[in-house]
Amino acid sequence: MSKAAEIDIASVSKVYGATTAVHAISLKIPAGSYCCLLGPSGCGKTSTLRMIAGHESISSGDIRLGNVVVTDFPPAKRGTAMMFQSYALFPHLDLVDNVAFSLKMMGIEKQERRAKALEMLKLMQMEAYATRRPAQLSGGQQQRVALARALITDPEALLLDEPLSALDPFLKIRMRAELKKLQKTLGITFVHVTHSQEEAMALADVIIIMNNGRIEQAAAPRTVFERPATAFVARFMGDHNVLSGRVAAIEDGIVTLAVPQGQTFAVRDIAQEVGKPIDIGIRTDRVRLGPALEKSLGFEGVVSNVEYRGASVKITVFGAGSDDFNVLVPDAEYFKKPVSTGDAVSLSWALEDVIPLGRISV
Ligand SMILES: Nc1ncnc2c1ncn2[C@@H]1O[C@H](COP(=O)(O)OP(=O)(O)OP(=O)(O)O)[C@@H](O)[C@H]1O
Repeated sequence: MSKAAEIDIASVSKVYGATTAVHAISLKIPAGSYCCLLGPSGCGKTSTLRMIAGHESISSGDIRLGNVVVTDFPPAKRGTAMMFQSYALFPHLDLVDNVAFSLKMMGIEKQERRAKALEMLKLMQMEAYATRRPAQLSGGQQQRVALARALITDPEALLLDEPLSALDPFLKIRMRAELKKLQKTLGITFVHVTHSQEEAMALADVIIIMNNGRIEQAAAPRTVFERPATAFVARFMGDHNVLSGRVAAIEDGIVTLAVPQGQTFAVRDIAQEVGKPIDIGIRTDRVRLGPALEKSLGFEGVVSNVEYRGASVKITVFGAGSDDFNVLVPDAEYFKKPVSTGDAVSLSWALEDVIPLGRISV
């Protein structure tokens, strides 16, 4: 099993009656990559996954798997397999028959399909439980069986709809590592829907961030975190502050952003026009407590909350038009000079840590 297919989504929309759930998205998922579709509830990620699987019709556009346009193919003919959030195992069948089910549907004879099912259970380290029924398994074991069942058809792409959401936090992290290992072993394309940015960061080669049926950014986790494309991405990924305003001046390659409260901030390297609205992002771990060398690289505010996190302390500051500007201070540094709610503080950052954020065109 080492075949993997590129998934090419070309201008695909999904319309349910009066609701457009997916707006003409285009995306190429490289063959053999681990791709996470990430976004808040209702952003269209499940609809997108179900259109790839063939469980939902495509309202317009095309989906190609490898060299084959699969837009009008039924699920079983696409070369994809889907693992559902609830695992959807048959309670009255033992694990072998559960895993062998789709081969039975294909008319493969009993001995052959049971042998293949046992092989898949072995791959998932579940062969010792082969004669059990799903109810006699833990959540993590049920998930392994569901994976074995999805993989038995030898798919070119495995589609996973919130596969970890039913597991407790410890098991979630363990199964996350197992999923990643499995994808590397099989070498096939995985497309995994999640609303957890942490899960997407931990697993994906490429993260697709969706909002309101559109793609805000498609990139490697590190790029998404270090260079969020839009204010939505910066906010959704967390650990970023976003300041919004208008371009007040442009001089020597430095743009000055003025927020409505009158404070101005400097940002480098963006093509802009005076008067245009812009957003900038600053990572919470790049902000320092202390006065800025230049006025446009910091502000003065009042501490509104202090949250202990163990290795770091998160300080929330009110000021400069932001009521939730966060600063992440390493614990040792914080406890040398603690601050409390109501204290006046100065914040600062470096010009190179100011990220210009674009807006997606609609
Ligand atoms: N069968 C349907 N009929 C009508 N509207 C639907 C249907 N399925 C989804 N929608 C709507 O389409 C939009 C996108 O839904 P979708 O399930 O794709 O989002 P999602 O990002 O996967 O959300 P969640 O994380 O909550 O599952 C939502 O506004 C939803 O209400």
